[in-house]
Amino acid sequence: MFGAKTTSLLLGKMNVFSCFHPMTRQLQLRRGFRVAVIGAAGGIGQPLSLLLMKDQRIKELRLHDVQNVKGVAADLSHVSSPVSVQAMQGPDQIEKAVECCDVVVITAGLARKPGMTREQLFEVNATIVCGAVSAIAKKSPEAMIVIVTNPVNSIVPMAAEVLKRNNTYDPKRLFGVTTLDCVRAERFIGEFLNISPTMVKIPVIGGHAGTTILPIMSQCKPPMKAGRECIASIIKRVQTGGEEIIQAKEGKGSATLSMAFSANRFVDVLFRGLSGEKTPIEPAYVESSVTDACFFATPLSFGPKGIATNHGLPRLDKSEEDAMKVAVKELQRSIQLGVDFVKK
Ligand SMILES: NC(=O)C1=CN([C@@H]2O[C@H](COP(=O)(O)OP(=O)(O)OC[C@H]3O[C@@H](n4cnc5c(N)ncnc54)[C@H](O)[C@@H]3O)[C@@H](O)[C@H]2O)C=CC1
Ligand SMILES: O=C([O-])CC(=O)C(=O)O
Repeated sequence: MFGAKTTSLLLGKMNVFSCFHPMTRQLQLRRGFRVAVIGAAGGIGQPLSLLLMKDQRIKELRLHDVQNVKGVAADLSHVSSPVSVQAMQGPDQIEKAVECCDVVVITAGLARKPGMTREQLFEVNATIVCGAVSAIAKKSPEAMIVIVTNPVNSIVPMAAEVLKRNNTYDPKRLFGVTTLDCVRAERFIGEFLNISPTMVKIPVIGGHAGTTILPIMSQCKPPMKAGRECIASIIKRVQTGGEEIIQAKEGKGSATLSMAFSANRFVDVLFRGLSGEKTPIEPAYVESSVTDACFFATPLSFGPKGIATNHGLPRLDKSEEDAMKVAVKELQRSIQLGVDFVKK
């Protein structure tokens, strides 16, 4: 339909094209995203980077880690994908890695060993994420910041404080990833109902640790027609999904592949929003006035500036309301931990 020169000119102009322009479907995709993965040589960072290599909306994928990142980037640079991949290693290169990025995904930091709580990772991981977020504030103040590093419940409020101190905080662009809780709920419910997990829609709200993870079973579609005990056991399995994987891995890390799948799903939704497409609804842990916890995950939709709509709380039954009260208390404590870290 077009000559090669015309097509490349059109693709170069994609940022100003309406994504609904009646051209070819290929031209409806906004291209040219710059994405950085911080912690790219790790258990999540590697498979996430591989999944991102398949996304032709990405122009440049920057991989940053404090170790082994050159080999990971070299390996990915043999994949037949048009995405350009670059390795950046060590604290000296973090600013270069995040400079002018559309999206920065932070997976850097320690993972749990058997018997540990997520909160026990806080001191070490807060220091690591603080460094990355300071670099983003300086070099990429418009970027969407996607935090995977645990404990999400405290690390995200901590990151918000760092951004505030740098006068670059925009609550619409800072996300703690809770998609893995949704993915698990869809899978476990799908197994129970004997349907594909892709058919299951279930809001999972709250935070990302234990009883702060609230799968709202009363709003599940299709409806969960099951006894109370059965519903309680699925809720429990979602809340303890992290521990299930840690035990199965016998001391060799926590969830990585399912987390990479989940972070990839979240980044996909962000790209759609950035491109001006109507996005699927996806919860994330964000600044919130929906409850008394000032960070809380609720279903969101996305736009060119990050969060477009916070859909707030789904309808809750009595037991879900009670569980939410417990979660809010726990979240308030975790949020304070994050805020105090920066004050110190
Ligand atoms: N939000 C969620 O649902 C989930 C979060 N996680 C969390 O994600 C984090 C990463 O997990 P894994 O990839 O399994 O750990 P990992 O130990 O395999 O990888 C972490 C990577 O971070 C790198 N790193 C450490 N300090 C760094 C720094 N200052 N700058 C750049 N890179 C640095 C390490 O070299 C390593 O390659 C953990 O905190 C884990 O608890 C894990 C699963 C689910
Ligand atoms: O449990 C962990 O430490 C990792 C994680 O957050 C999860 O798998 O949900």
